[in-house]
Amino acid sequence: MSNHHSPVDDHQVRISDSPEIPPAINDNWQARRELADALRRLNMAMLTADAPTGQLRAVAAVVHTEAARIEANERVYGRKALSNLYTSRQQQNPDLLHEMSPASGWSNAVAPGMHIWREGERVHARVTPDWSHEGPFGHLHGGVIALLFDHVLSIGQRMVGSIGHTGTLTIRYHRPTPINKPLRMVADVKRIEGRKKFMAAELWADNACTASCEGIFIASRNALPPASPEPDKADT
Ligand SMILES: CCCCCCCCCCCCCCCC(=O)SCCNC(=O)CCNC(=O)[C@H](O)C(C)(C)COP(=O)(O)OP(=O)(O)OC[C@H]1O[C@@H](n2cnc3c(N)ncnc32)[C@H](O)[C@@H]1OP(=O)(O)O
Repeated sequence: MSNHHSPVDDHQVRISDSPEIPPAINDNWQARRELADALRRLNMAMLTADAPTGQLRAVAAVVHTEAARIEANERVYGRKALSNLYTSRQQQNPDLLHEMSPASGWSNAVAPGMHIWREGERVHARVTPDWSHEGPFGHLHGGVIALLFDHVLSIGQRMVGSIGHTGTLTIRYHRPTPINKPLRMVADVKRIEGRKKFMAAELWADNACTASCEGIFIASRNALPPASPEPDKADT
């Protein structure tokens, strides 16, 4: 059995207690969210517009030029490196997971813009996937559903201590999930056995549960015991 994982460094992962997305911590991160929104809009336009070939090539050239402008800055790869950079500059760290995650990142254009918050012993999430997430005609891709479940369950672990790796996800797709309308998710911890957390979640559209998921998450051998105090209060 391997023990190749570095000590769990999830102390900065917080679960919001508000259903509202918090404002960006500063103007730079606000601008990142705005750029991510613009990129999502561009992607949606490209996927849904019967645009002429020349127009598409012209826009691609402009986007490449603008990307090169941003690439010319100092590059920092990954949340950990970015966090270290802010720390070395004695700057405030944004909530990097929720800004950059591929599932919930407000500043990550590939993320469907999910928000997760805690109410009591459950975590809730809200997300509105769109045409860029289409699987079956007019419905949500099953792999995107798996991403949403993995993320909401991963964050939900924080209610009872550290975040562990996803070991197993078991998803039942009850009926097709619509796109372009707000979806709701709810997740909770069913039980803990040693390093394993058994979690469950549901995905709802209107009044129908379209998919449900059970997940087993394995804490690192170096993780804090599950009975550790309220994480967001103890660690932040
Ligand atoms: C994430 C980490 C922290 C980082 C904090 C950073 C910030 C937080 C960001 C969060 C952001 C979101 C993150 C999304 C969550 C991912 O997406 S994680 C990425 C997807 N998952 C992976 O890549 C995991 C790949 N697999 C592995 O690394 C290893 O197999 C595992 C799962 C860590 C287990 O390895 P291990 O610790 O050596 O486990 P091992 O000692 O063999 O077994 C321990 C127990 O677990 C059971 N078990 C082992 N594997 C499995 C399995 N796959 N299924 C069920 N049970 C299993 C064993 O049977 C055993 O049970 P008991 O005998 O104790 O009853």
